[in-house]
This record gives sequence, C-alpha cells and structure tokens, in this order.
Amino acid sequence: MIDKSLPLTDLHRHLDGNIRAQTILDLGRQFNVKLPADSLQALRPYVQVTENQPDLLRFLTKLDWGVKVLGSLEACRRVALENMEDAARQGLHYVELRFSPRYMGMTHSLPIAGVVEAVIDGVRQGMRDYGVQARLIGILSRTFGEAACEAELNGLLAHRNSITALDLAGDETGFPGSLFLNHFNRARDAGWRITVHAGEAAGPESIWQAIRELGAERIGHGIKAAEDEKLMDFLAEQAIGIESCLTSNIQTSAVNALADHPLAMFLDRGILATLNSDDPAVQGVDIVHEYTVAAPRAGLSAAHIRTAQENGLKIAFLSDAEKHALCESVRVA
Ligand SMILES: O=c1[nH]cnc2c1ncn2[C@@H]1O[C@H](CO)[C@@H](O)[C@H]1O
Ligand SMILES: [Zn+2]
Repeated sequence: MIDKSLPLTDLHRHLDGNIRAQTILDLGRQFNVKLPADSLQALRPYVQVTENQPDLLRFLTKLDWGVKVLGSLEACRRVALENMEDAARQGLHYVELRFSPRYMGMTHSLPIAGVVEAVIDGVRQGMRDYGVQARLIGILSRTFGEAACEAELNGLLAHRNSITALDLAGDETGFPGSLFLNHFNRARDAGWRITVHAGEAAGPESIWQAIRELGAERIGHGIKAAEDEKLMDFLAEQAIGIESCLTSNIQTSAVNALADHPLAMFLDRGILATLNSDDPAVQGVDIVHEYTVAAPRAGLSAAHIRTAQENGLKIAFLSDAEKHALCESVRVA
C-alpha cells in the first residue's frame, strides 16, 4: 500500500509526543523523577493510550510524563535524535517534526531558546546519521495562554533560520485561534510557513479562522471541515492541505470510528489531504500502520492511499527544487 517509488513523508508528528517509554524510564532515573511505575510494562498505560480517551484533553495528558523527565538540554537533544532514528526505521524519507519548547522545558525550568537549540542539534545529527530529511515546526501550546505562547515564540524566533513553520496546538476549544493573532503576524514576518491544529475539537469556524486570521496554509486534522461544504470547496480551490492523523482522531474521540472518518471524502473532493502519525509513541502506532491498517479501515482505496502519499510531497514545506531532489533520491536509492 506504500508506493516505494514515491517519497514517504510524515508532515504531522509531535517530537514531544514521540518519546520512547524506555527513554522515559531512563531519564526518570537519571533526573530522579518519581514515575508512576518502574518497569516498561507497568509504565505503559501512563504514557501510551491503551483505550480510546473521551476527549482531546484527556488524550493530551498522556504526553505529560514524556516531558516531565526532560531534566536537561542534553535530554532534549536525545529525544530529538531518537525521533530521527524512529523515522528512519519506519522507512520515512522526509519528516516534519513539530515540538513545543516551553512545554518540553516546563517541569525543569529549562531555557526555552536552549530547548530549541538542543532539538535543532539532535535533528541535525539525526539527518547525518540516518539519512532522513527533516524540517522543524515550532509549536505554541495554546493551553498555557497568550503570555506563555509569547515567551515560547520568542524562544523559537531566537533560532528562526532553523525553524520552517509555526503551529498552534493543545486545547482548541478553551483557547481559540483569535487569541494568537499577534503571535502569527510575527511568525509570518519572520518568513515562516504556517500550519494550525483546527477543526479537531472545535468546529469549521476554527478552520476558517486559522486560514483567514492566522494565515494557515495547512490545517492539522481539519476533521470538522466535513460539516461545511463551502469550506471543503475553499480548501480544494486554494490548495490548503489537510494533515490527517487517523488513529489519533479515534483515540481523542474526535471521530467515533475509522469508517466514519472524512479523509476519503476529502480526497474525492480534490483536497490535498495526507496521512500522518501525530504522537506515535503515545498512540502505540506509526506511519506504516496508518498506511496499511488505519487507511483501509477508514475506507481509503489503494488509489486514495497513493494520492495521499503524493499529496505529502505536494504540501511539504519544501521548495520545488527540494521536492524534486527528494523524488530523485528515492528513485535512485
Ligand atoms: O492531537 C493533538 N491535538 C492538539 N494538540 C496536540 C495533539 N498532540 C499533541 N498536542 C500538543 O502539542 C504540544 C506538544 O507538541 C502540546 O501542547 C500537546 O498538548
Ligand atoms: Zn497534532
């Protein structure tokens, strides 16, 4: 189901939602963080979704142990590097890793710009060691409010040339995009691309807002676009990509069952929708599962899946020359 002649991409993957359970154990010991369990098996239910959660916020608590053990900048570098190793193991040619530096550094009061630098460093080393291409997306964790997000943005802007895009993630209903106009104006002024988590927990108006007011060129999840015909037409006409994350949407109860997921309809309507993982370690799945198991269960035909894979290249935050080079490297390999 994965076309080997095309690049395999993952455009929506939280680096801080993909911290290995074993690494959480290691770092917990190293930094004397009292974990709820001290074996891999016993820790798993605290750091991984073992049954679907009733809502997004309950799902998001599963990411917390992963960042609570980040006791140093070196620990941040380690998880960034391990993310690159995971990407290589899954056969990805190109990955966009997103992360929230303030969230990562919060427990141990790490300097935000320092976290950003450590992540950049780990990802760079990973590109060299594992031969996977990567770009970084900074996240503003909306759950902590405007002022916290301003500090987070400042830390990201300190390394603006190593960051490709800005995203807004966390509690979409409690902290609507309208609170973050200034933040996104500054991001666009810095020349960054924009993607926003929208229409996951809130309705289609949240997607319209992200596009019109925050300048989103891509939408994370965007499930609720299915409720708005005009919006779906607009997404298709304007080539605004959708980063779908099938398993995540079931685990957060954003969609009741894979068979009800709107991704196949989005593709039928010509929307540039893609298959992505979201928080693989927390979800207990990875991109290959999304292509080979989740996508068919969501009613995608082989042709849909191929289109989604092609769309991954189309809407990647790369220049045309970089996309071309990526295709060539896959063909030659
Ligand atoms: O599926 C999701 N929807 C919304 N926000 C998310 C999701 N997964 C992770 N985060 C949020 O992203 C930041 C860490 O990268 C955190 O704010 C986390 O809550
Ligand atoms: Zn996400």
